[in-house]
Amino acid sequence: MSSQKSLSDELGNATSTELATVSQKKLRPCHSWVNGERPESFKTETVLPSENGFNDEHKVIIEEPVAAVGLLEPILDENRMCVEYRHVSAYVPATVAAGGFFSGWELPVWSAKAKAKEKAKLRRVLWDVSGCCKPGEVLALMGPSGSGKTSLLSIIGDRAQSHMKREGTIAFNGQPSTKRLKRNIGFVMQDDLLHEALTVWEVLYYAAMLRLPRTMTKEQKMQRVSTVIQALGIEKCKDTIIGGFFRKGISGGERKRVSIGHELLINPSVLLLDEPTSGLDSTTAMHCVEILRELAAGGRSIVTTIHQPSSRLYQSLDKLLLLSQGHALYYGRAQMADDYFQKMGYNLPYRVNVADFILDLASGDVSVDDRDGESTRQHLIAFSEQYLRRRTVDGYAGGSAEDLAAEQKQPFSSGANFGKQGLPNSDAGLSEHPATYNIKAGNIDEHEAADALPASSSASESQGDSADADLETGIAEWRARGLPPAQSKAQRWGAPYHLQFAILFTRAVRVRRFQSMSKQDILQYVIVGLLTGCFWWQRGGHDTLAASADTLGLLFFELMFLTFRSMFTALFTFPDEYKMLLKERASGMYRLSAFFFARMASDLPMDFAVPTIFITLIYFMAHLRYTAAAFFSNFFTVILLGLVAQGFGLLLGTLAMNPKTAQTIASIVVLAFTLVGGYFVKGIPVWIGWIRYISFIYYGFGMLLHHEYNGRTIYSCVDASLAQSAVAMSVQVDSADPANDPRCHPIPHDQLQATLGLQQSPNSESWVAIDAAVLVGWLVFYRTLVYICLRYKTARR
Ligand SMILES: Nc1ncnc2c1ncn2[C@@H]1O[C@H](COP(=O)(O)OP(=O)(O)OP(=O)(O)O)[C@@H](O)[C@H]1O
Repeated sequence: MSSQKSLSDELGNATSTELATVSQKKLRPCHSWVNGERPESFKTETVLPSENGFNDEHKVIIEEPVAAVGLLEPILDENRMCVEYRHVSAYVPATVAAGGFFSGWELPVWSAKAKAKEKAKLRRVLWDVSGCCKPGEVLALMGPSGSGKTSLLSIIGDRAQSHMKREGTIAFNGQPSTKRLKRNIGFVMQDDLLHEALTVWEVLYYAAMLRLPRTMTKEQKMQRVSTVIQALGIEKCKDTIIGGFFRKGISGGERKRVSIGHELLINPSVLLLDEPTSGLDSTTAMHCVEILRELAAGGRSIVTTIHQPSSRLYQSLDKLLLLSQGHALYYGRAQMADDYFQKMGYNLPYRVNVADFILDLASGDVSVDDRDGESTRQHLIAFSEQYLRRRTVDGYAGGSAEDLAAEQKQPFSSGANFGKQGLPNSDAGLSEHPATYNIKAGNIDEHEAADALPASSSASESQGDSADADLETGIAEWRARGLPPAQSKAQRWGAPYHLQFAILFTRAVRVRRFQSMSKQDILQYVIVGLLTGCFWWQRGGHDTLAASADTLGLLFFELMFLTFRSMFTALFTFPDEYKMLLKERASGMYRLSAFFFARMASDLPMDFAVPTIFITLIYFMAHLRYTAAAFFSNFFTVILLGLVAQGFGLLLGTLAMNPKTAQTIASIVVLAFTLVGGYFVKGIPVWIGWIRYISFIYYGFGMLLHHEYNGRTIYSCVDASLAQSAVAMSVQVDSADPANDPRCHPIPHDQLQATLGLQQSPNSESWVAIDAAVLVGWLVFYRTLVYICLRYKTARR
């Protein structure tokens, strides 16, 4: 405390810009946890440069208490991991925007010509970037917007989108990433993907139940949740919902901390964070970085992107990779960056924050003498790439300007390992790196991984880089360790299958606590049901042909309303949840099938309960056939059809993964299905009439007709005075008691279909059995296809 006070006293007279030029050196060793001792506090030595008017020797020590995050146990020595990214290049489509009509579906390219065409369309966004992050280090990726920070981070975490082509090597203790390893890597995304309707506690609780190993008891898992909540200082909002655009919940900073907590639950050895400080005020951002430093001190390797750090935040960074349009402009200790650029002739201007200065350099905004900003940037890239290629472990390590220049000019002996130079304006096609291992899109299977980069990767890399061996410190030791011991296959997933299902089911129900069974939904069904009941008031009870014509309309409307509603609601299900699904699948939280069945099951109460209100209302108000068998048959038919339509909606939504596209397709298809469903068009031309057989509405309508009219006697009632001048149907009159009305005569059962103009016979038992079987078939078929699509779409990440 006293030291903090002295700092403010000392700096009390300095301007904010002067404060910004303060440089700090950390006294705290990175590996303080390695010795098994948790430090009580961090000490930071601050040196004020002479330009500020202070004495050169003037030093201030800031002592900060260790954050509560120290409650998380340090990473066991055997589980620590050194993350290496070597010669990483990335390419994205240059012209076509990501996504499309059916996003995520790509046809394989076989012909050489097509491949060449594909390459030509790519834009290079990362240029042969190398570096590493050892346990205990926080590596910050900095650079102007669009410089490739997120791309590099997502490649390291194996989360890059499938259409991003990648090259290079990502190694953890010298080994490639595997699915198992990925489960132990924490990845905090730029947009905090959290369930908006869940509270902070619920988000972390469900994640803990799914992600933590089954060897832990439920109490231990809940204890971990409490620890993380406490460690991140979010106790006061633990019962507040996350919230979103329409429903305000926790603040942005708290949201970010929940996202970090979500990953901290598994106590990861490697933590990757995309802009954890963006949108936070400088004090909260500083606190966030302090937490990261503390986590690193527990033996974790932490890589984080930082957008525009304040001067104070910059001073607290350990290691820095500065990117400029995908090129490494600087790599090394953050506090030595200004020294590096100074040696190259770019002095930090007086009263300018180092972070701002180097970002200006990376943006091409610093002109020196006759060199404009862009030429400066190109010059720096050319120099840095040549220099940094031999310093891929610790980066810039100081030295005189002459040493730097001499080293940069040295011919690079292990060229085989580097392929193209990666200098500015090199061609944007896919370069070949003979000795590098190509990162595959998607996961590397554990067995494949063993073949892909066993001894060969790390060994050949080290061999290739032998010229640099003396420049690399401590890396061989990490490579020699290999991956942490494997868990048994049964323990691959945190929770066993049935628990995954149960947890996901409960979560899915809670996630929709503000949507499903909402008052508006119920109100909508009740109002439409009441209106319908009024319009068709008691019409179904009349056994006349005239009333039956109306009843047919009611049955069709009943079916259409619920079908449309189920289908259009389902269109949004997976597109809305897709990102979350990808994120959670990438972390290996659960099996896809457990998610799928839980999601389907969680819909069932909604699928049954609300339509029940509607069906019951219209059934009795309109006086449809008053027998228990007819009522329940009608009820289950409509529910079954709703489920089929829902499956169809899910399928379209999953195929397109874009509700707008899915809606457009759904409207066209359902319109066609409706028209041929058996009510509107009777005499469809044969050449297009087959469509009715793929219309689930046709089968559903057939079943409803059967339940309503099977075995029932319908009377044709004709007023004799009108019959001579008009066609039969138009002169049908209603009768309250057609059986005893002389104007009415019964229609033979075998003529009912023709008389009512139906496409299926309501009295045929075989028809209804076929209809039911076909609907069940569609139900299974659509859902199976949905599952396959989901599997395909989530496996490609
Ligand atoms: N999946 C993708 N499809 C198309 N272009 C992409 C894709 N991912 C990245 N890019 C492009 O790659 C470049 C680097 O993007 P990236 O998101 O990595 O930058 P960044 O440094 O993280 O930017 P910011 O700080 O604004 O988040 C950008 O020009 C971006 O348009």
